[in-house]
Amino acid sequence: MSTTETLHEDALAAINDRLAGLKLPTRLLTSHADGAPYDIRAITGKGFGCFAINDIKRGTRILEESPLLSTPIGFYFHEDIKAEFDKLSPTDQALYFSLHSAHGQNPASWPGHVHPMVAEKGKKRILEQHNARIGKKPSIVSIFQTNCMEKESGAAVYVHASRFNHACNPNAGFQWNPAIKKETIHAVRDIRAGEEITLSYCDATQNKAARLYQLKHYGFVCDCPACADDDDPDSFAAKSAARRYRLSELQRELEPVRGWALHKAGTKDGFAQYLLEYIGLLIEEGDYSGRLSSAYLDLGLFCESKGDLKMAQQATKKALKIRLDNMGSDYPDIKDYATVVKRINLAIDE
Ligand SMILES: C[S@@+](CC[C@H](N)C(=O)[O-])C[C@H]1O[C@@H](n2cnc3c(N)ncnc32)[C@H](O)[C@@H]1O
Repeated sequence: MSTTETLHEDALAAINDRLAGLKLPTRLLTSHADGAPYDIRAITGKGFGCFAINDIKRGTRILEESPLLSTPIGFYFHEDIKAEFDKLSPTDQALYFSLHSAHGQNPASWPGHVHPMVAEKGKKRILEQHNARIGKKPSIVSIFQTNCMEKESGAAVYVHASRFNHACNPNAGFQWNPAIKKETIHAVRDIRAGEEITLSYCDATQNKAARLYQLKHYGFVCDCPACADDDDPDSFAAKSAARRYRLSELQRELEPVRGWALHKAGTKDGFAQYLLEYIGLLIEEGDYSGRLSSAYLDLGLFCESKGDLKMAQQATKKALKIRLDNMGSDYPDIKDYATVVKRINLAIDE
């Protein structure tokens, strides 16, 4: 039996003890019984994590879930979360406190002062979050910080979605879907049975030092394949670092002529070649996320504007497929992607 499996038994027993008598719904520990394709296990040094029960194909919706607690304000304070917490039933309050908390961090590893130019409101927020991180016990704020995901203008925590651990090259992606008012998680690569399902908590295109800093408030140092062994030039991490460097260069270069500014793409020499290089690097990195679908869409629209309809068709079909895989068919902008594909197909048929 692996360390993971042994810990699983002990950890489930510990959680059951902690929650005993609360008559909690079994949804916390037996999500796979509800049809979810993963189970929750304890992992040395990571708390709990979610593992695929069977092989999961790219594009599978792993989860869709309503928030346990949400605040409509992105720039939230303790009082905003506390007001929502007070509205929860005792069972849901217990579920909230069963989520992981990254408190108890070493105060010396965080700046002790707030810059005098920071406005009063900002200062208050920084101090609240700082105190939650270095506090001795889990608090409403420390749990929210450790588990929240962006949601329209605000943020929310979830019984299930908040159990997924981080990797800088994740095999799944999360997204708030405003059409169904739920958080969704989709496999962005094929995932093998037994593999941990991971999400990225930070901007994956950043370099390792920036990612380390972003992840610091979660209280861990990432050792995923994109971070570990980067001193070895043959490692995935070293190759990934080079790719991410080039990706960020290309991103800077192309940003002023992409998306809403795509009509200016013709002013950029070699636009299509740069975008193809960008797409190739994302694929090598295994990053089949929204970045890849929007890059294919921009390439398709650019080719359409230049009259290269065959290339436009190939690129926009790929964009639609990747977008569907990441977001699901009920995501609002899927119909916009589908409209572009249809328009190009019709133009080819004429
Ligand atoms: C949103 S929770 C994820 C679920 C959590 N592991 C649990 O037990 O409920 C975030 C916390 O999980 C842990 N974590 C997530 N990803 C990790 C990783 N790659 N390595 C180590 N710890 C990780 C950290 O303690 C982090 O603060």
